[in-house]
Amino acid sequence: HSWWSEVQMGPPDPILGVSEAYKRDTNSKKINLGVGAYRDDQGKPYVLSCVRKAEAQIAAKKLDKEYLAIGGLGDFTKACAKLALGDDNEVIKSGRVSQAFPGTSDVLIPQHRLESRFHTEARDVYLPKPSWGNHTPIFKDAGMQLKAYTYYDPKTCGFDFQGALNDISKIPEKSVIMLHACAHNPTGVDPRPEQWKEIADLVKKRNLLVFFDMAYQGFASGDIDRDAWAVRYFIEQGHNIVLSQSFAKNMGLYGERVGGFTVVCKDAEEANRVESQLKILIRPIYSNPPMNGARIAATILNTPDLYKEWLGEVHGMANRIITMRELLVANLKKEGSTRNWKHVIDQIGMFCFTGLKPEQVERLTKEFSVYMTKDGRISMAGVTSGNVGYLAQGIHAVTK
Ligand SMILES: Cc1ncc(COP(=O)(O)O)c(CN[C@](O)(C(=O)O)[C@@H](O)C(=O)O)c1O
Repeated sequence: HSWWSEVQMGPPDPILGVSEAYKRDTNSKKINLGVGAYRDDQGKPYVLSCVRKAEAQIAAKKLDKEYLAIGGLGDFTKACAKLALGDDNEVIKSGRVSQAFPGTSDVLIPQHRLESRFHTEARDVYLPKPSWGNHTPIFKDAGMQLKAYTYYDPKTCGFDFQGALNDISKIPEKSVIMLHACAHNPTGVDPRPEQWKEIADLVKKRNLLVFFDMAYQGFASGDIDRDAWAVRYFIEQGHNIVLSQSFAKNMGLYGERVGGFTVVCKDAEEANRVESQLKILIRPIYSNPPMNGARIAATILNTPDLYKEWLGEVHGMANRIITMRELLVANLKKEGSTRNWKHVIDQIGMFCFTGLKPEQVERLTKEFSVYMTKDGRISMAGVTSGNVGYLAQGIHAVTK
């Protein structure tokens, strides 16, 4: 007999499964606009030169392979918080942050176990509608209740500010509210600073626990400080936020699983208690984090000339994506499309929420071998000056 005869065949991941389908396609003109992974203008994955230099410096040190502490590599966690919160941030100086770091998606797990085990007042987590697909199973698996607040306006392919305020004003006190710090996934739609200010006021009035997910700092606008503006503003306004950061995109460290996790607490004593419980939560999940990526990120963040080079490279990646947005709209016009594609340029970061319906997505894949997620999200990093014309042909053909 078999132990596993009851096991069902599960569906492919809505995002990572797109890449699998793309790989199987034999059409030489195929384009993968699925997973949010940067490609250069030749469509190739891009390893930053500051990463190669950091790797060489690390290799030369012939370091050991001992376990990292459960909370991670000190040099990295501190630099990670400084990057997010700013160099001279009072919160860090006063020791009010407790930190850990694993690969980002995994960071969310202790985060939610922390909440479900200690933040027992409310078990509801409010995600923007829509949010990153993986947020839902991560929260669910940690035993939290998933709820949503209006975020995206399909009519304008933009931010439904009033809708968001209306919903947030009804969120029960002490619930958790998820905010994407910049480059919202999947819509590419971010609140403007004056809208963030109103959201921060309302969230404070509702006494909500803010969880910021910042997976694209520097990658959205090209400017590290600008992309962290909302996180820093909320902290200035007195929100003791929880923050998860990823270096997958802005340092191109995808497979290295490098991320940071910061809890802003009332004072150093509370931060120590929280950190102690985080370690207890982490130990049975992944025990201690991977060291390679953390060493690379720490070397870049803590070595002035590598840091400077990195700022230039992340700015360059953001710029290439912004150029592709403009090129795509120009080519759609050239194809004779009379639709309003302004949102393709107004949206920011890795993704563009095209507004294509599932059946149009289906046709684009079947007839043009253009791969993207069913919700009409395209990863702009998959667009190159070589394939943007073909992509515009396909999009025009299925939307005219
Ligand atoms: C908002 C957000 N938060 C966290 C992550 C996790 O990033 P990592 O685990 O690599 O540090 C992603 C990546 N999301 C994707 O780019 C995407 O939506 O395509 C892709 O990497 C993914 O894992 O789905 C993200 O978009």
